[in-house]
Amino acid sequence: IRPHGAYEELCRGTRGPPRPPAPGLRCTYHTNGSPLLLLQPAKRETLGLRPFVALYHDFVSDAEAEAIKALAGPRLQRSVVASGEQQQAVEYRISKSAWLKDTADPAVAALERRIAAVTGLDVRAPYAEYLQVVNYGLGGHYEPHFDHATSRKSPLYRMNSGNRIATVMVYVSAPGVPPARCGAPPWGRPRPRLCFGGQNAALFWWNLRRSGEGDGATLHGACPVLAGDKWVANKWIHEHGQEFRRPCGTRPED
Ligand SMILES: O=C(O)CCC(=O)C(=O)O
Ligand SMILES: [Fe+2]
Repeated sequence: IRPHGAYEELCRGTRGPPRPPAPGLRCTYHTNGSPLLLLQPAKRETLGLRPFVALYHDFVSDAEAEAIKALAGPRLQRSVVASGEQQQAVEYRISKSAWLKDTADPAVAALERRIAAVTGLDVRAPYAEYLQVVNYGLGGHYEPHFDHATSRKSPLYRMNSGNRIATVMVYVSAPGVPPARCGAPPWGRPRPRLCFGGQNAALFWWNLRRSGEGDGATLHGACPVLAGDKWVANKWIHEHGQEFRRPCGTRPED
């Protein structure tokens, strides 16, 4: 068992959210210069600036969420993680997952178009992985980890498109998880909500700094499911293809 004091306290609700309120954190309608978002801008809440973390509210419709679960359901297999040069099942990630191509269904294609629009990134293969749909049953969890590779030997590099520069994680559903079970209400909010996200929202963050170095502040995990089950969908975007969309920088802190 690897000790993770902060993770366990956050999951138990005995520790508040990691970030205090800060100037520059706000809710805005975000079109990102994209025609796709002109008539229906994304509802973006910035949760952090260093590293940049944003939550897009109402990112998928209920119908899209249901379609994604229905497509993934029959394809679910025990989730694995990169370990050395291999992929293997580990006790610190208990869930099942399935990979969906954008050709699997119009709902997947629509979701990918929206991800491309809000992030401004190229999410076509091989610049991003297929959509990974994850299902956690009772007790399912994912202990603190990085999404990016921390070793050059990682199987993540087999796509030959670099490391995972960013993550978009859609909260497809987390029914039966009362907010109280997810810890204290976050800062600055009159109403309680699910720990991070909430049904149909999407969380975005950069895993890598502009220098290409992994950002240690992106350590994150999924608390054990206490009631019902939980579904998320991950879109991992790689470095290649983003050279002009997120140019690299020379300051190590960026
Ligand atoms: O399910 C979650 O809330 C987090 C999932 C995650 O971090 C991952 O799949 O890499
Ligand atoms: Fe993750």
